[in-house]
Amino acid sequence: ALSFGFYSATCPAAELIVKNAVRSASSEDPTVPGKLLRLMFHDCFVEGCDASILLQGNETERTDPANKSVGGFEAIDSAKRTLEFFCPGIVSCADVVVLAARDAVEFAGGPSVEVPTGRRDGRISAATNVRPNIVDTSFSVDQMMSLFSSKGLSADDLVILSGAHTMGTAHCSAFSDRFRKGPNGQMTLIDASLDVTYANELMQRCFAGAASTVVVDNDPATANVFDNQYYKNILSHKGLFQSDSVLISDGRTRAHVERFAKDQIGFFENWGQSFLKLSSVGVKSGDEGEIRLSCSTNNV
Ligand code: HEM
Ligand SMILES: [Ca+2]
Ligand SMILES: [Ca+2]
Repeated sequence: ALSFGFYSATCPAAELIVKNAVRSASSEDPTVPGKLLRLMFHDCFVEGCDASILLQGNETERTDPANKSVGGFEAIDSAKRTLEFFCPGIVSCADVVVLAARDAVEFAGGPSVEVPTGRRDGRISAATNVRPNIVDTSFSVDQMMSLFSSKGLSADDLVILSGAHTMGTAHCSAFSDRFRKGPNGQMTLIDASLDVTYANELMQRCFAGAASTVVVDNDPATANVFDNQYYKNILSHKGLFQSDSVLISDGRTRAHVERFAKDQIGFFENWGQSFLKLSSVGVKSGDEGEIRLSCSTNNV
């Protein structure tokens, strides 16, 4: 089982070392916090929060198209390097991923959440595990709820954790299903649930010849701030992904969206609880797994 301050005797500076690494990476590059938060989500949903997403090699999770735009690896590696210097072989990469996401939210102005530690690193990372476990933007509320429920997360958790889209960016391909491309490349809006002015801005950024590296802010209003703006956006039909917009068309989720749009403190409190649940999905502890020496490879 996990516990608060798991490293207090073996590596008392562990959490501080991660926080410093996140702070310095994020102040150099404001896209880092969003990347770290998504990295954790994609780790925890596949094989549990076990750093399986960090393993490199043929056919690992990282090679799956759904993980193509996942980032934040350098910040994790930098934290791990310092940890290995001060407390070699003690702190798991799985804990670093969770702590870094926690710190990223705090760095961006969100709530600070106390998280238990003691996760062990997994030895399995298979690209084929990614698709069945990661939500696609085309999912209905039902489909999202059933995937979340298979991880022990409720409909409330779905709405609350989706609030993560209050920061970070997305590639044009992530929402191009809301538009149709004409024969000469011009785009038309086909998704009537999207605000027309907002849709026009998106089309301008993601014009037909736009580079595949072009990104759009998930939250057009407060892009780098962790706040409750996400819920206001979807209520005003400015949810970037179809999977964001559908949260207001379903009675089971809409009430929460309305509440959090008006109540940032309530959102922050609930975020803490849902984040804790996410951070304990499928964790390995005790003598399961291992403590990797390098986050990108299993120990030999
Ligand atoms: C519920 C269904 C969800 C769907 C369908 C979804 C889908 C996506 C997609 C398509 C992107 C854009 C990736 C890109 O093109 O670069 C994205 C970005 C992001 N997602 Fe989600 N997501 C979901 C839930 C979550 C959750 C639960 C979290 C975290 C708790 C999260 C955190 C993020 C963050 C922070 C970004 C920005 C990443 C960056 O800036 O690089 N998402 N999401
Ligand atoms: Ca994992
Ligand atoms: Ca925001």
